Amino acid sequence: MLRKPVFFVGFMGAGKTSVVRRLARIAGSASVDMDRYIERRCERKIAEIFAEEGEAGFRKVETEVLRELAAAGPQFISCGGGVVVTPENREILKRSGFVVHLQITAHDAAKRIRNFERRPLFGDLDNAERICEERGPLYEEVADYTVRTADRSTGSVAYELRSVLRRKGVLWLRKSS
Ligand SMILES: Nc1ncnc2c1ncn2[C@@H]1O[C@H](COP(=O)(O)OP(=O)(O)OP(=O)(O)O)[C@@H](O)[C@H]1O
Ligand SMILES: O=C(O)C1=C[C@@H](O)[C@@H](O)[C@H](O)C1
Ligand SMILES: [Mg+2]
Repeated sequence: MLRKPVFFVGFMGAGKTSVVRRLARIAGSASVDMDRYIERRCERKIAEIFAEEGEAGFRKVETEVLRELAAAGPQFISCGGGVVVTPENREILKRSGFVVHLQITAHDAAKRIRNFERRPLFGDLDNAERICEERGPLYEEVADYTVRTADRSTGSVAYELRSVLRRKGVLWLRKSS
């Protein structure tokens, strides 16, 4: 059982969506992916929201959704890669739960990402490296725990986090699990 919301932040391709899906399964808790939630709410793909309303329009919905999810009770929440760029979002993250930073370099992320549709800001590698560097301190500002995910499987990161969250009293498990 989760005691509070656990938010996952980190650069595009760090593995937030994949790790949260796995962790939710092995910890027996609910999970939600902010990007998918936004797409359902707006009945449009992320790329369409960016094309029609610009980054500012997307960030506005992102903050509304984060506020809503932060108040929705304990679950695992994979955030969009840029959630930390909005100061209000950083405050919500810091006060509402436990925050895990999945860390990766732009170079390693580029090797993994297949679907660039959902990530219109990734751009070319130089651009991604610049954004990744700018955001590094913001991810660290909100993080309660950081894990590097390059050269690791989703499962190994998920099992490490399950034990970290137990140790920190954020996750309670029945003895058999
Ligand atoms: N540990 C891993 N090793 C190799 N590939 C991985 C790993 N974790 C995720 N991937 C792959 O990398 C891609 C990006 O992963 P994922 O969508 O989970 O990242 P994300 O952090 O949610 O990105 P975004 O912020 O853009 O939503 C996916 O194709 C996924 O299958
Ligand atoms: O890093 C970012 O700014 C983004 C990452 C994706 O998860 C999406 O939330 C969107 O493409 C913006
Ligand atoms: Mg994701």
